[in-house]
Amino acid sequence: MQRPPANTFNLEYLHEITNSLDEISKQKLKGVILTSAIPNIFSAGLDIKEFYKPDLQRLENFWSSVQDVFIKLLDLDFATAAAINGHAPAAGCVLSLSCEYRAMVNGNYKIGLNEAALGIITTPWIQAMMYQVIPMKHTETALTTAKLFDVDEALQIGLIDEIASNKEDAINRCKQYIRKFDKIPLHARALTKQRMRQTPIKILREQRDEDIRMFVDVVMNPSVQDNLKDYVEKLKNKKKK
Ligand SMILES: CCCCCCCC/C=C\CC(=O)SCCNC(=O)CCNC(=O)[C@H](O)C(C)(C)COP(=O)(O)OP(=O)(O)OC[C@H]1O[C@@H](n2cnc3c(N)ncnc32)[C@H](O)[C@@H]1OP(=O)(O)O
Repeated sequence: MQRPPANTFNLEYLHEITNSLDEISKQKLKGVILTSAIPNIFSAGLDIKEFYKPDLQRLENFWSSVQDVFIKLLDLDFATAAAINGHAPAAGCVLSLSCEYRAMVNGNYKIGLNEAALGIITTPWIQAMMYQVIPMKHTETALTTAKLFDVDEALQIGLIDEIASNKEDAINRCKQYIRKFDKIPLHARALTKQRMRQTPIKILREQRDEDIRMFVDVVMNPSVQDNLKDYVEKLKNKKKK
């Protein structure tokens, strides 16, 4: 990913990712590794500008595009791994959760789902993605407290699989993970993976419209817009301090 300054997902970037995923799906790949070209930030999640004082039509398209990306990512036949070379809050964490394996670079980085701190809530398919990786009880506490884990905590709880010393090491660990499947028939591997992930995939496929409606309702709520205003101000003022 290379969308400075923080690899946030806006509508156009989501379209680019969808097109890339469509393109690579046609190729006979062994696996894909997601990482960031931006030092210290894997992804800062959704671009808050998309849902602060939004245009309604664009907001609906935006959420529909988020759904497209995750349906495709969760469903990929080949192995997926994330070399998390920096902060991965919110949708940055969700992106890593869509992969089968996560190696995170050691450093003063945070990963987790902090949506509640912004006054928004996670959708059932995002919740399912998390509780398929870490236990349900930890998921509930993490989501309700908007917990961002440091690297050691993330390993301890199972949110990441390994700690890497740097980006290259993280990518190598991802490659090693992908090589595990060299002798496994692709079809059997893919079907097993898709069955294991059927909860979020099913919710995404069967409740798309309802999910968009809920997202729009939540985001357009005046108190959520107030929270977002404060959050955007806080992000802006960080630099001035
Ligand atoms: C039914 C249910 C409906 C609701 C469902 C909702 C489910 C939503 C799922 C996901 C939601 C999200 O992803 S919301 C986004 C949440 N993201 C965050 O809270 C992260 C915010 N960013 C940070 O904490 C930090 O930027 C960082 C820790 C990631 C990096 O810190 P650092 O100090 O290295 O960098 P800066 O803070 O100076 O940031 C650089 C630059 O990027 C801009 N920025 C950062 N994050 C965002 C963002 N998410 N959106 C837009 N812009 C962002 C930041 O303002 C700086 O910009 P400038 O250089 O112009 O100042």
